[in-house]
Amino acid sequence: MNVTVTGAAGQIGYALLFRIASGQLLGAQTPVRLKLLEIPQGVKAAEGVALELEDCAFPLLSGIDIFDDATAAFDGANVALLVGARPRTAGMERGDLLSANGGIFKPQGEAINAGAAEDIKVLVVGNPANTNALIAASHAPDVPTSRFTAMTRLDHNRALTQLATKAGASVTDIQRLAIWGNHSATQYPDITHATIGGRPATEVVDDQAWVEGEFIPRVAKRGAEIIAARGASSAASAANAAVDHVHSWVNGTPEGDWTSAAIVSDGSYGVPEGLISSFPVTSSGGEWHIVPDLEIDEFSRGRIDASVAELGEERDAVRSLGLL
Ligand SMILES: NC(=O)c1ccc[n+]([C@@H]2O[C@H](COP(=O)([O-])OP(=O)(O)OC[C@H]3O[C@@H](n4cnc5c(N)ncnc54)[C@H](O)[C@@H]3O)[C@@H](O)[C@H]2O)c1
Ligand SMILES: O=C(O)C[C@H](O)C(=O)O
Repeated sequence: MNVTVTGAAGQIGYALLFRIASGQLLGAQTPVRLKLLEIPQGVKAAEGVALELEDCAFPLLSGIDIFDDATAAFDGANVALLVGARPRTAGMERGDLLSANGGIFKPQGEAINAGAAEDIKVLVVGNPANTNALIAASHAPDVPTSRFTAMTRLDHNRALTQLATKAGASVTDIQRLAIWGNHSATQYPDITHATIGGRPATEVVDDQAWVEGEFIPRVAKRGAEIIAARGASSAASAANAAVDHVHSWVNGTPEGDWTSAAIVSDGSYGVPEGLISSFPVTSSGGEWHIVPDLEIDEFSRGRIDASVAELGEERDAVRSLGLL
């Protein structure tokens, strides 16, 4: 399998590539060829990472190619992890960020359209991830939009640990947690359908003030908390979530449970069709499915609508920049 990773010389790339090469992404039976994409200034560092990958003598790693050209990097790709993005810097407005990233994700979408394998699966990690995925998908008209996803698995994993800690339970006791909306501070981590050890999480926790005042903001702003503590944004946990996302996509989700991923909306739950929004999802046969028929209470409705409204604004902004 050809796995293309963009931003390969960055900090997430450094945490991600070794896990892919060791077989944790696609399984212990699947040899992997890595195709690394960097900007020209990043190529030398990517070559250094490739030297280290060689030094691991991973039995499943069948080769490494390094590119500064998107068309070549995505040629034949079965899985594409779009990590490289333009980070927000001081004084940069949201519009500037969207415009700079449009300059990255438009040509990458075109390159995926031109040469990726029939079964291509794309995960966008680089922020703003949902809207970057939308831009890439809209420039790949021959690839089903369902193959373009954005990462909210890190938010999901963050929520699992916060809830488990509050309940004095293990993360493995928790099922049916969900992240809705944008991978941003407006996201809605939802415990209303979750169970802990088979009991409703809302009953086990029985503390709505904690849910609203601590749990939701802690999960939604965890990225900023990591940046403040580490002096750099999350990297190993982001790489871990990317591995989890693709692993679930390829291998399916366990019976009776679901996970969270940002996928194209079919209009479910009032999320406008075409937006790439996080939903509770299951995976089977290499396809994501939005969990149907969940009851959405009034509090959840307001939170979902707010995050989805932000996604709509981002879409309108990139549309007005001519990026869709
Ligand atoms: N969705 C999530 O949950 C999540 C979590 C953590 C980080 N992120 C985002 O992931 C992105 C990467 O984070 P990082 O810490 O690795 O950043 P980083 O700055 O360490 O690395 C990014 C790399 O991308 C490269 N790059 C830039 N433009 C490129 C292009 N057009 N093609 C190929 N490579 C390119 C850069 O040269 C750099 O090496 C950021 O946008 C970050 O905000 C998302
Ligand atoms: O929050 C950020 O800016 C980085 C990343 O998206 C994260 O969630 O850790």
